[in-house]
Amino acid sequence: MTLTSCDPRPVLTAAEMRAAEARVIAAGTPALDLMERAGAATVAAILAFDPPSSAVVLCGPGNNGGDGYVVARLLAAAGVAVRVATSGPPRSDPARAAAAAWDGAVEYFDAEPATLCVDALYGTGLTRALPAPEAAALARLAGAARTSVALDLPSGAASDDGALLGEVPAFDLTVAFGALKPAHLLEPARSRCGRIVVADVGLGPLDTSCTDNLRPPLPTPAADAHKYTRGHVIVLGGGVGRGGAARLSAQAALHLAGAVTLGVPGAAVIENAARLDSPMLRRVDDAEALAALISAARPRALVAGPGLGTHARAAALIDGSLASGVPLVLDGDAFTHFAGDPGRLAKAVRGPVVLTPHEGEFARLFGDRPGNRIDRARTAAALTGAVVVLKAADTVIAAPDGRVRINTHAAPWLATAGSGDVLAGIIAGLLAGGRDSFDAACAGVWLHGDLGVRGGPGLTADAMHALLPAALAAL
Ligand SMILES: NC(=O)C1=CN([C@@H]2O[C@H](COP(=O)(O)OP(=O)(O)OC[C@H]3O[C@@H](n4cnc5c(N)ncnc54)[C@H](OP(=O)(O)O)[C@@H]3O)[C@@H](O)[C@H]2O)[C@@H](O)CC1
Ligand SMILES: Nc1ncnc2c1ncn2[C@@H]1O[C@H](COP(=O)(O)OP(=O)(O)O)[C@@H](O)[C@H]1O
Ligand SMILES: [K+]
Repeated sequence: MTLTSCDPRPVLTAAEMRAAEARVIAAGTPALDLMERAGAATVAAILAFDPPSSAVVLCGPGNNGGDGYVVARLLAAAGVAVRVATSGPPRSDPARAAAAAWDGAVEYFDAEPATLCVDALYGTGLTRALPAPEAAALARLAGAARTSVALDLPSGAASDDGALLGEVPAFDLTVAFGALKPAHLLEPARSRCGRIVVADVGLGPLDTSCTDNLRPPLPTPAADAHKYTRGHVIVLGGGVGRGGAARLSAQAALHLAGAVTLGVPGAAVIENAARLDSPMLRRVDDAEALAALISAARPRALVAGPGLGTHARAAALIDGSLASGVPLVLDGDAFTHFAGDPGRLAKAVRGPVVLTPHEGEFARLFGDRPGNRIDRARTAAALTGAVVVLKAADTVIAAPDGRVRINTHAAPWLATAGSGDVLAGIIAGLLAGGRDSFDAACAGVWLHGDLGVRGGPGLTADAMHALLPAALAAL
């Protein structure tokens, strides 16, 4: 059975996978049964994907290799001409049992290619780069095959952080056993997986604190909504000639909120008035002006950072935004304001706050942190009490309570100047609509990714907000 894409799919580390496996084994399921289920699910996935006439299965020394022997036996039973290649005998008991049930020949890594190449060398137990002859054989046989399939993980991909411990071929299909691992969602490993099928091997309920990021439900206004019940967003903009980023945020927010006000310094009012229609414009020169605007407009979300600058006004507005307790998205220049001092930011957090740094901004704010992108985003969220959106091709969203979502619904066309400002506006618009900060961040990242998928080649940040109505209508 495979999980449908409508369910949030748990993402487990290698240690968590081993613990889940140990629990079901302790409860009476033999390890060999799990291996048989993994093998049967793989063969079903292969036959649905591209039925082969011949196959070569590369089996490693551990349980991933054991899965490979099961796949070899079941493919042969389905009428495929199967050969197994290995560098040595299996080393675990279930893998030995699986190998014993394979009654065909076992070759070495100089095996001839086949239509299908199955990589059962290493899975979650990989601890170092593959020996050179194994890596070369895998590259040769996967490269020569019409279809290449990885069992659990492409061999050479580090399960917990998606790093590649050497050259790893790009597979057509990866069958993940029991649950997704970070390597299925984090680059660069994710791009080596091809299509990913999650096979249920009967591990029972799994920890769901980390999952993939799902398509959000459509935020529909109530029938009797008016613009202020839909929520008002205030975006704080910078000085003359620096207003583009804040305008991008404001325009994006307006597709989700009922009203948006852009607050700019006096000198930038004329520039912005000439560039804006539906967003409202107010002069906001200092913290007092911001406090007055907040008390008059009663916004349900603020955006501070995009194009805000790094001078005294910017600092006062960032501090004033945090002090207000209004749900807040901090981006861009806000990270310079707190550079190297996340503790000061943590003390200033009063209400729901979403931080949207890319890797460079993350390092500026939090310094060098150990761990993979999931660990670092989680630590940063716990440290600051804010939701952290660590932006990249594989954006990670972390809540202070430890929940994490990994977003893969995106496209590289999003790597364009101003794209992050659009994201900040989308998240603010969703906050204004009443979502909590983690939900707003997750939904915003998904929607923003959808703009990249829809916009495709040549997408610019200016063009993104206009794609939002179609993206919303398709939810
Ligand atoms: N969890 C579940 O629910 C289920 C899990 N299942 C399967 O189990 C897999 C995990 O199995 P696993 O723990 O035996 O690890 P695996 O990846 O086969 O390799 C470990 C062996 O390789 C060795 N080794 C490592 N790196 C190496 C290198 N570079 N070069 C050479 N050797 C290297 C290592 O030896 P050592 O590091 O001690 O020298 C050890 O002997 C998992 O991915 C999935 O396929 C399914 O059967 C059913 C349900
Ligand atoms: N290769 C990529 N694939 C998918 N999304 C990407 C890729 N590169 C960047 N993005 C997304 O584009 C946005 C870029 O934001 P950011 O770096 O802040 O740009 P800017 O500062 O120009 O607005 C982020 O949301 C990021 O996740
Ligand atoms: K593998």
